[in-house]
Amino acid sequence: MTNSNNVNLTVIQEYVEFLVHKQNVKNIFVNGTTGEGMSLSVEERKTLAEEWVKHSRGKMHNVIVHVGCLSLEDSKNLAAHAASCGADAISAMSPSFLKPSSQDALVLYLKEVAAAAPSLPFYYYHIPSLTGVQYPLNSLVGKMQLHIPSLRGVKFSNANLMDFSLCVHGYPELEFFYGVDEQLLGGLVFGAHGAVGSTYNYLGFTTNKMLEAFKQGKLKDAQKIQCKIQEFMGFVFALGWGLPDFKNIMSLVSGIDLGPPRLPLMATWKPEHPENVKAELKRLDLI
Ligand SMILES: CC(=O)N[C@H](C=O)[C@@H](O)[C@H](O)[C@H](O)CO
Ligand SMILES: CC(=O)C(=O)O
Repeated sequence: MTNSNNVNLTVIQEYVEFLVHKQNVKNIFVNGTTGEGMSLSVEERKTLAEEWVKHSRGKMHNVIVHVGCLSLEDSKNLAAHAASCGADAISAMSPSFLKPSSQDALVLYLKEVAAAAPSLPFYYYHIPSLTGVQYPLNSLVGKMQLHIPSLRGVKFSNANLMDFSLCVHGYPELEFFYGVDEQLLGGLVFGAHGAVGSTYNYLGFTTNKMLEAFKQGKLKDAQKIQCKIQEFMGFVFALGWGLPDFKNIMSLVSGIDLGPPRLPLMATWKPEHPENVKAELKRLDLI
């Protein structure tokens, strides 16, 4: 965002460079939670999708565009647009104000969204803490699979590792990306195929080291790294911080001014916080 609260397209190119070269992050999930997708207009979301696709070309592997909205028509419109602008995949969460009447109703809804971009892989975005839609994923996935031919997997942002494990092992042909960054290692143990989360914007490099350690069977090393990340998140949570303040951390670490969040979110940083955050990141050897 700019300081006058418009989407700031001018920093995207620099941000792609930062993610690829400094964080070793080569896939991006656009217009999701961290990007405040639900607080943007449909037009703004389309422009962002286009810009991320343009600037990521040849640099990133995948641009996944989140197209979930409260309105089915808006979601279909965004899905078709994502396909036309060259995105690699789409994702949608459940509507969260008038919530689905049943699992079947949710599947019918998602089926229409996915069908608006039938050539693109579709990932369901499971984030019950924000949508309030709590269906156990392992039963929902079975239903989605019957009705959504382009279903390729799920971004699973929930701490319930039993549900996660039942999905990974129940549907081996699908991909499950874990979305609770502070316990990603738990997700990996249960077979996560990847991770999507807010902290990879500034802890991507460190998290990639954990992924590598896990891959090599060095569990103790992986635990050490995860624990450092947890210590940092514990510091952040103790301050009562959430998304608006995470954005400040992203700006601080990247050196790119990502701006304030859009209302109704507001950051709570005080003048001493940038130095405190930097000191904590340094103490934990995270920057
Ligand atoms: C609720 C929420 O925002 N979840 C994010 C991903 O989906 C995570 O990346 C968290 O921001 C992160 O794990 C910190 O709690
Ligand atoms: C955090 C995350 O994965 C998102 O921004 O949707």
